[in-house]
Amino acid sequence: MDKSILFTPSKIGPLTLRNRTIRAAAFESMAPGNAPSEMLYNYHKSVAAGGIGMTTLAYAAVTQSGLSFERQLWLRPEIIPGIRYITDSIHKEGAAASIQLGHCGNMSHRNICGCTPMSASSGFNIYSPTLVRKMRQSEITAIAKAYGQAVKLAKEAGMDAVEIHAGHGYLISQFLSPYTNHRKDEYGGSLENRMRFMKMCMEEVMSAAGSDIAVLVKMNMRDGFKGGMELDESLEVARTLQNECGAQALILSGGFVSKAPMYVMRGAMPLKTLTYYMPNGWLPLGVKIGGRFMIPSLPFKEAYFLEDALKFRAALKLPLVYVGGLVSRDKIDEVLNHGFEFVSMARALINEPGFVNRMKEDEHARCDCGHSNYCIGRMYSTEMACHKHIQNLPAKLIKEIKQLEYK
Ligand SMILES: Cc1cc2nc3c(=O)[nH]c(=O)nc-3n(C[C@H](O)[C@H](O)[C@H](O)COP(=O)(O)O)c2cc1C
Repeated sequence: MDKSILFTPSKIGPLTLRNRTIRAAAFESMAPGNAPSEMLYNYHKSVAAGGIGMTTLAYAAVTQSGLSFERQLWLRPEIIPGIRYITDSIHKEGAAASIQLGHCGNMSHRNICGCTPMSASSGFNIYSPTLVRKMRQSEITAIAKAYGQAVKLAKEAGMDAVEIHAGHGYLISQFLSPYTNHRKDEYGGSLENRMRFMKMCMEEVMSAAGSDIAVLVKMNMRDGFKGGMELDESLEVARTLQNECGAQALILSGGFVSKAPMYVMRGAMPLKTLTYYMPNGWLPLGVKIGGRFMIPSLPFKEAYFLEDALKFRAALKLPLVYVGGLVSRDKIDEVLNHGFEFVSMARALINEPGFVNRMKEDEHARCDCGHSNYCIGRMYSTEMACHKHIQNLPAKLIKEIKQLEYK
């Protein structure tokens, strides 16, 4: 067997991580008023103390119009001291700190972002549900600049890295995907045109980053449905990010929240959990009736993105971060032996914030996440948590978890 590199340091741009592990951006729902909280502080401190190389504060919107949920960060000057408090505590534990920056485009709602959601093209997003309007040239330029502004704020907040969200059907991905981009101008049509907005954002990001902060990009290998981005185009996007945009690492993911949400995480959406935590109204009823059709399940297996990710490894030189279905040290070592520089985990670290330290002690450590996806079902309305940490769960939710767990 190859010698494990898991606990060896490695670099992303100007940054050296103490080991090969990254806590994936996974929406904590711990930012009431779109500002950091004690809960957010405690969670990331616990992951840092648990041995992670770098922890990522999940999705922070670069403008108010880019917010997709209440309780989500909106990066603006008045919250920088609060974020600084979190980065300082992460550093004290010996880990690095990153923040995911994005704009959700068509995945918002007037109640959340205070405007009609906008995207590459106009339309209707049934998942919000909301009417969506096409972005004007001036808005495209302004949002690209907002990415640069957000990177400057992330630096002020003491972040070691930023992660640009270019996947999962968020705004950059809405421009990239032929499913959501029907523009007839220089931002639509050919792949070159569909990449234009991403390149504009990256230009602002890299100029704001300078040589002080590392820049990672999370992107889709496939959108996960017919008519979306496939490997051939995504490989071209990855090459462009590497060769023209200056990205220092890519995180290889997939899926489209408004069309193929479970492609990102696999397994089933726990619909009883989802409706249980939703506020009363017509939405839970809609989910009960249509949820099974709108959010189809996909089987889970360990390292479910590995086959696709290997094609990117073969085509690219820059550091690559593998994400998707890692729960055991054995699989993590296998992924690293394939030439990925880093591994990233979300659910394993929701289940067990100290999983990285445990892997140090036990070469065959495996976390106890059963992928019932309870953590996903509840995050829409209350703070992220694994069911294993919740006391007195109602019997119907316990039953659903048992039905959906894959082992
Ligand atoms: C509760 C939860 C919230 C998530 N929120 C985000 C997010 O804000 N941004 C993002 O890029 N991915 C998000 N994801 C996806 C994860 O980053 C990751 O790509 C996915 O869960 C697969 O990794 P895993 O198998 O280690 O969980 C989320 C996942 C979970 C479980």
